Amino acid sequence: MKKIAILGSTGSIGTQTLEVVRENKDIEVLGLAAGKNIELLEQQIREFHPVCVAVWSEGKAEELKVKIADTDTRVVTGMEGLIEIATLEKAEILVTAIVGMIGLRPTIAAIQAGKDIALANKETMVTAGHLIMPMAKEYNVRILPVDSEHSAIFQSLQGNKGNPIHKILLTASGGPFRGKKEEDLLNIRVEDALKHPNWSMGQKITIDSSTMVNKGLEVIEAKWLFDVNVDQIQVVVQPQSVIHSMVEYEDGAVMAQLGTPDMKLPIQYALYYPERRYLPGDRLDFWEMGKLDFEKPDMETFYGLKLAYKAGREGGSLPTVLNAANELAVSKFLKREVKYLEIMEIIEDCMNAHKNIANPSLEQILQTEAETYERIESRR
Ligand SMILES: NC(=O)C1=CN([C@@H]2O[C@H](COP(=O)(O)OP(=O)(O)OC[C@H]3O[C@@H](n4cnc5c(N)ncnc54)[C@H](OP(=O)(O)O)[C@@H]3O)[C@@H](O)[C@H]2O)C=CC1
Ligand SMILES: CC(=O)[C@@H](O)[C@H](O)COP(=O)(O)O
Ligand SMILES: [Mn+2]
Repeated sequence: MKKIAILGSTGSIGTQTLEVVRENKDIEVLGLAAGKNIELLEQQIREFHPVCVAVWSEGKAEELKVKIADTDTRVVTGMEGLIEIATLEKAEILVTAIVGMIGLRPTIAAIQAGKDIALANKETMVTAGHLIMPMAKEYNVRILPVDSEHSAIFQSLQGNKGNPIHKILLTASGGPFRGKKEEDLLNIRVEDALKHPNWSMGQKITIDSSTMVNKGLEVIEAKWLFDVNVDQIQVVVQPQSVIHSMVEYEDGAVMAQLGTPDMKLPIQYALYYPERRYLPGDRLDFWEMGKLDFEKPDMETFYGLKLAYKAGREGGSLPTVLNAANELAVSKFLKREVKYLEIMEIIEDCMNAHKNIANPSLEQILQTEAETYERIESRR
């Protein structure tokens, strides 16, 4: 039995990870962590019998303890709780399905405890790739990408050890507003931005896809995961989301991974790498598909992507500012406290105001996050 723990078990990636576990029957779930959804967490405890679960607040933890008093599962809380789940003694793989850079400290703790990381939580790599990648090497742990594009790149690299990457072709759907210009985006409502054309995902990443900031975060994620510079990464809009990304080699050969928009494939690939297992579900039908389209991204309208290239190129603490500003701006947009286009404006303002710190430590990253939040709160 493979032993895993999951941070963010009640979310989109977390629940799909548990579907993969349910289907395969040879994975033991030792730990789960969730934020607020204790109803779903209770069901997961009853089905998967983890030794320990974490919930964020003391209040939710007390409610959960009453609900599961008849089980042997322990309940822990807060950041210490997340770290406890991330470092559970017998777990081999930590699935980081939690949203946001709150995943940073538990991911680092898991690496230091020798756990392989099935990495969905891209915010961790964006803000601290310069710490995570050397640390993974030092502790001899694998960072197995779950993000669909990075899994596709990882899959396209198999069998090519020693052959340098010439270019990464990072595909993007273009989001629900592909083809729109600034004047069309003035009055975008939350409901409009939450309609992703191809993927069903959590709210934060769905908004990020609509602004193309998701693609910007993925450019920086790819830079660290595959040790390339950001100018070797070309974003290609592939509106059908059939090609999940590609690698171009020195000789011009391009390797791609294609599939239906189903995150269970990259999740399962990360959990069983290098083995490929049967996965139930829809398959591509090339006779029915007709054609695949390709476009250049509109980085003037969706300038969050351009800002991410800048952050990725300059490095240091600037990617943390991009990420933290985006996290708070998106959460404010979801609460209808700022307008859609303000998301990109806030990111740009925060990046312009920041004095970059080269090679920031974990403390400096967290400090930069806090300062970025303060800057946004004191805006206007
Ligand atoms: N969804 C997808 O298809 C993809 C997602 N990703 C990445 O994966 C990550 C997760 O995304 P997604 O699954 O969509 O997000 P969701 O919003 O669906 O899920 C987020 C999870 O994190 C938990 N969580 C949030 N805050 C806390 C906290 N303070 N303490 C403990 N748990 C917390 C939530 O718990 P609760 O709901 O109980 O509050 C939930 O389980 C993101 O980094 C995203 O960018 C990458 C590629 C594809
Ligand atoms: C499923 C996944 O990996 C998402 O990150 C997805 O790629 C979002 O799509 P776009 O950002 O390309 O719209
Ligand atoms: Mn992705």
